[in-house]
Amino acid sequence: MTKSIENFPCHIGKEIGTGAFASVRLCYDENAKIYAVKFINKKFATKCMGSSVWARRIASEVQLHRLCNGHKNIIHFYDTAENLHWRWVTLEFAQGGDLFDKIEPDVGVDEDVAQFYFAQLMEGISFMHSKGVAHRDLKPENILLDYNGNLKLSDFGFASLYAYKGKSRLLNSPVGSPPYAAPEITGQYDGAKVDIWSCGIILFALLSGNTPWDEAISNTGDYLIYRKQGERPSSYPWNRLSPGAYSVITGMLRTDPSKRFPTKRILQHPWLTSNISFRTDNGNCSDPVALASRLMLKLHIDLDKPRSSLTDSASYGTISMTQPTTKVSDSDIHDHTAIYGHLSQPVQVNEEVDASELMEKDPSLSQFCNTNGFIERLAGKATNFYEICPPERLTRFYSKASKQYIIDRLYDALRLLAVSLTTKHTIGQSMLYVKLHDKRKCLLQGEIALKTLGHNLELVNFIKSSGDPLEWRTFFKNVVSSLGKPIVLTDITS
Ligand SMILES: Nc1ncnc2c1ncn2[C@@H]1O[C@H](COP(=O)(O)OP(=O)(O)OP(=O)(O)O)[C@@H](O)[C@H]1O
Repeated sequence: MTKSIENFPCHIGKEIGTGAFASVRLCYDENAKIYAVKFINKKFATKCMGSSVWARRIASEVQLHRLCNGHKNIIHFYDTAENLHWRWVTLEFAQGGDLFDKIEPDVGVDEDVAQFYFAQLMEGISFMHSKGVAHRDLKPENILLDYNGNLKLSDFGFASLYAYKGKSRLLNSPVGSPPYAAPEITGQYDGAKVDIWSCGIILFALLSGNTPWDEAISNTGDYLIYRKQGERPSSYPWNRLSPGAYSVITGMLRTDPSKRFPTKRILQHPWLTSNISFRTDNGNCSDPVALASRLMLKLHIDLDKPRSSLTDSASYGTISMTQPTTKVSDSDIHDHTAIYGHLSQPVQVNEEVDASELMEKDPSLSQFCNTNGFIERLAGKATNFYEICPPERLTRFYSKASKQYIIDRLYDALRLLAVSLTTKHTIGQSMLYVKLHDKRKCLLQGEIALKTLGHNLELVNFIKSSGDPLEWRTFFKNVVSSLGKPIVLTDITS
């Protein structure tokens, strides 16, 4: 079942992501070619940003994204158009979903997987910089994967042209997400150098499942310790890094931008020029199924362990975003359905599904699974990355408890986390809209959707609408650990 809107040439399918001002939908043309289309509700964007600001922002996003077309590690921009109510941007569909949705918080990925993804990240960035474009908002939310597990940079919303026809200029708007933003961002800065800094933080996050500090903007906390140690830290978790990774990361995280490694030096670093697993000669993924399996095998939630203190990892605080924040009221945020509902498909109620067949094929179950070899069994049948690492978030679980019982327990868990919450019930589906600040004091929001699948089976889906995917997963883990085994199915046979 698809919907159409005036002048939009494709069929509109399900929502695959949301941004502060967008609903990203799966769309397909008459030749069945699939695209990801970012729909912006013009009235809503104008209300939040003012008409001239948002018009300038979208014009710049589109122009700079188009300029960066033609690299395998950058989402391809196809087209943009509008009608009276909507502006849309048609993009290549990243079928492997968000990279950081597949990374275990505080654990990270194996070193060879980090090398593979970091090389692709640097190649994408190096291409952008060769066009004179700085991304300025490099963070996990903007790193997607294609159907073969290759990295794709997305979201040119804060990109800026810093070099043109051999002339370069300094930039001066303080954009970016605090844990990933370079220290010089509050003054005048070189756009390429702030991207290098953010890539250094991303590499650290790939290897350790966490960022090194809340923000490098002020000399506080972990960043102060880093500075005091002469930017050569030897304490945990730095001492867990291999010498090669340590050398690359600390070279990229030099506070003085003039001492920071340039892109060329990073790409020629022995840590990246030695043989990289999973990589073909042209830099693509050589074995998507093996790569997907390696990522999935690192994801694990142990429901037998006593849960950790919930309030440590998520608490309300004053939000300190450097990204120019736009005042959006709670009702605006929560009423995504009212804003983007015109694009929506009717919810399917009580589809009679074969529960065990569905769960046998769902990789998300493996994170709780007591059955050995779940991922190996899927890998045996898979030919593509996305059959093991699906585009949908892995932050979901199945339950055989009644919907009302799950909602009551969710309320208990969310109260302990001091999470602000509103609910909405439609036919066949209940939504709990949540909003909290993560441990880095960045805003995290989304919805917990409960859908009855039939055969007394509920699918409970944690769908992030904004915030860091690692922090969203931490939030998900805290909630499911609190719910525990009576509610969360851990096995296809249970
Ligand atoms: N090309 C794509 N293929 C698949 N999923 C995508 C694609 N583009 C975006 N998404 C999904 O939609 C989400 C939001 O997209 P995006 O970050 O571009 O929106 P935005 O409105 O610019 O967000 P922001 O709130 O950061 O301004 C992404 O995190 C991702 O999950």
